[in-house]
Amino acid sequence: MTIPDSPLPIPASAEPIIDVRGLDAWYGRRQVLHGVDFSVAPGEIRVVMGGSGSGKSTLLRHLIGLQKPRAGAVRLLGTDLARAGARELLALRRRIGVSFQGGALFTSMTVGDNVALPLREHTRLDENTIRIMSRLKLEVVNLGGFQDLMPSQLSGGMVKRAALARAIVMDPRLMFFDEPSAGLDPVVSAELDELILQLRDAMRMTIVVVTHELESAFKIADTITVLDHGRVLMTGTMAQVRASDNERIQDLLNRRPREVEVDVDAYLRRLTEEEA
Ligand SMILES: Nc1ncnc2c1ncn2[C@@H]1O[C@H](COP(=O)(O)OP(=O)(O)OP(=O)(O)O)[C@@H](O)[C@H]1O
Repeated sequence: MTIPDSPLPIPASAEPIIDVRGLDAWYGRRQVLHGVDFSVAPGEIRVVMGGSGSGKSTLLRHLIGLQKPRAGAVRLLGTDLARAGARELLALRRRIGVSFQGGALFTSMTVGDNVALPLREHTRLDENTIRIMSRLKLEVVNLGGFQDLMPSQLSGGMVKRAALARAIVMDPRLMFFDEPSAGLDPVVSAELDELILQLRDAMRMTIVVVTHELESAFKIADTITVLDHGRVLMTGTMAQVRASDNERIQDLLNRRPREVEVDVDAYLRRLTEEEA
């Protein structure tokens, strides 16, 4: 079953925050996304799930404009990425927050200066306002008062939260998270889930999360898109995904491993194709 559009009850007047149509992506001669439709409504938390290599990161890179589609269109906040000029793209980037796996802090700066960085780079606000805004965002992620510490003085979970404070310091309307719980213990990971829910509720953000963590996905997602071999298998609510009779989806939910590729020739051929 494929439900390309959001299954949530959305007012007809609400323009999707993200609208992807027929997205194809290739690496060399190998196609890794096949006609992906992906549309996210204002205020929605969408989780993207799929096995390793299913195309989640590739989709994310197209959504934030790091890769250009071979075919299809990506519209964010009403802007068609392929048609936007440099200024329009810059304005758009300021309205988007990204929290990537490796999104570490700069170790030579205090936590407060790390959080303030986007404001110093992209705005002309005075230093006092910048300091107040950074501290407020540190409070949002439960790190109020930590602004003068160095990143090395924080735990792994605190570093993640500080990086999140930096990602939201410009009040983005749209946030992307890539594997937010990776490498975190279950308690810290659950705290981060809570934070993601708070961001949506308190700051009215629209949020896309790529994750392998089923527990986290079921806790935070309004809707889930399941990718498999570069295709959308389904977009639905948690209940719809759970009730799906698609074998691949059930494998994913029950953590059943996919058949291991044993055709060495095909594997080597693919590698050479990728290099070509
Ligand atoms: N830079 C690249 N060059 C060539 N092939 C790539 C590149 N990046 C990804 N691929 C291939 O594209 C396919 C999709 O990869 P992608 O990283 O988007 O999947 P994923 O679902 O994010 O995987 P994972 O969960 O393991 O991170 C995979 O087969 C991968 O090997």
